[in-house]
Amino acid sequence: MLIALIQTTSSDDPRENLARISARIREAANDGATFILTPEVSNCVSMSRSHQEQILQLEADDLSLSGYRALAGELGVWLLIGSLALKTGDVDGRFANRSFLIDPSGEIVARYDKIHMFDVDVNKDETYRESDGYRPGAKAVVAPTPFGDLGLSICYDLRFAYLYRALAQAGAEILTVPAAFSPVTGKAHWESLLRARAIETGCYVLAPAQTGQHSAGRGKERQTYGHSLVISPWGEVLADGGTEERTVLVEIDRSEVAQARRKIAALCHDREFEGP
Ligand SMILES: O=C(O)CNC(=O)[C@H](CS)NC(=O)CCC(=O)C(=O)O
Repeated sequence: MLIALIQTTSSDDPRENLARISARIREAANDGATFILTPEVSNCVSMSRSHQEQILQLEADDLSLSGYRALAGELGVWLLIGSLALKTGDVDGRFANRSFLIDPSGEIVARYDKIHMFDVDVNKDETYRESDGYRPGAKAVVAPTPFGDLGLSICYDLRFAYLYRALAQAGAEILTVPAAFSPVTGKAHWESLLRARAIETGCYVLAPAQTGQHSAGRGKERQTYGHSLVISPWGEVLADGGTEERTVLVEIDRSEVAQARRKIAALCHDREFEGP
């Protein structure tokens, strides 16, 4: 089957992002893709909490979500909306960073809230405190599809191998890692970590990424690394989106998962052991 990763530069305007990404989804469907994935925070890359307060919606009212559901139904494709930033009922007023799997009839068949928060000082100019704005999730999610069971994750989750092992042990054959990676850590770690997750689990890894210079509003700039990647269950890079906005089209084949796991059955070789 043909899949498509939409690599894009989202702004802090959800309407504009919905229009841009929807146009690209239509093109990808036209080209024959039947599973189309978008990056983390597809609806809004913003550095401003007050802007997010103004513009983000609850899931039930969100225009991006209803737009993508209608589009999936119209085009008859599967969509993984890497994530939407959404309002929640969190006591601290924090948002959710939530992935949605939408089926070809437009139904939401899975949702996943990012578990690991990017609270990191990359260097003295580049610091992130994701948990100030977002409420972390606490539930791992595997969703069945006709083309394989999907294990959902988002961005910084990538650094926590135990999550992916748990997803694979629960039956995942395809791991999704939508991202808005930082350029510095992306250059150092992105490809290695994605390949490692594929090799460790014998899963396809699909990683649609935000890229480039985001006009994140209020005079603040945000840059992301790009390089949307598709990794085979054997750990090969099947496609690399580079740094421009583009759509990455790749054929994937579920039988490759079984084949990789036949060669190295590490997923069946876990052992119980005493802690150090
Ligand atoms: O901020 C938002 O609106 C949405 N969230 C993100 O973009 C998050 C937190 S800043 N980005 C990451 O997790 C990058 C991880 C990364 O770069 C690494 O692990 O090295």
